[in-house]
Amino acid sequence: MPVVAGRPSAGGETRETARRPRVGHIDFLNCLPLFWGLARTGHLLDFDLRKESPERLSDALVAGELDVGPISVMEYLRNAEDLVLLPDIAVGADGPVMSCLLLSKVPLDELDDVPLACTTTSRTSVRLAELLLAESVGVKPKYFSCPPDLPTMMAGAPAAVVIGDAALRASLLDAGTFGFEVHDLADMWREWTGLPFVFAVFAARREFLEARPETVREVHAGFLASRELFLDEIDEVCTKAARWEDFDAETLKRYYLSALDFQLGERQLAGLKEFARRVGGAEAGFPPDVRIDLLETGPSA
Ligand SMILES: C=C(O[C@@H]1C=C(C(=O)O)C=C[C@H]1O)C(=O)O
Repeated sequence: MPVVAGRPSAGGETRETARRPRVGHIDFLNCLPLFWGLARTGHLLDFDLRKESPERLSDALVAGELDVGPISVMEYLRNAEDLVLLPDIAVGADGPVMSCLLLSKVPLDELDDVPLACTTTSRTSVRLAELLLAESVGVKPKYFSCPPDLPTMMAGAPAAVVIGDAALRASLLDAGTFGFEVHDLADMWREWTGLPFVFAVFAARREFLEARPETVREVHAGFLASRELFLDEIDEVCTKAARWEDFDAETLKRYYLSALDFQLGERQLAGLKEFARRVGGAEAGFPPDVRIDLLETGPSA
């Protein structure tokens, strides 16, 4: 895999280049571990942090309105030429993820040619659902986009793809009321391929890395340190977060420790490449063997 080494900028920093890096933060519970520790380590002061839903952050990174941040994997793959992946950090799962779900009132093999509501917040889970339904189940529903409001989604279709906190609420609180089956997309992928699935990666814009290599390393180190602090203090974080959420502390802890996988190592990269291989092509906007550049973090990282 090609590795991009950030080069120190020649001539030192100008006033223009010394601005804070513009960093994205997904406005879902899934990213809490990566941001919990930023205030404590001081990194929060160094970032111009923008908190939004994943599809808006993906668009902002692609448009150059952000310098570094999480990006939905489909958008990363489409724009891989302009982006460099941060290693060791991602939002994925090696088994059930709990929050990227296909909800269906009928068995999956009855979904051929029927409407299926796809949340507007997702670019990757909706593509994964389409892939699994076409190639593993053998059906082609009529997909349409819909804001992530469960009653609206399920009023217009017998099935829906939902992600994030809305998906947690759907499966943990609403499944009985609406009477749907819950299919976990990461679990289906794992059953089908034997690999973990990566939903979002963290990337830096290539031009920003070239101009500010040390800043990108600091942002990367900040996320890793934040995740460490989160793990050290997980009981406290889950208890505090549960005061404001629909889920109890135990459920949140299970979500963070047993469902979500925040690593991007060899296995996760193999899952990412396998997804690219299966969905890549002219329609996807990237080749199946799309080139993936990973930031080189050096021997001390
Ligand atoms: C695990 C999740 O991963 C996400 C899924 C995404 C997608 O499907 O496009 C994008 C970003 C992540 O928030 C989740 O949202 O629950």
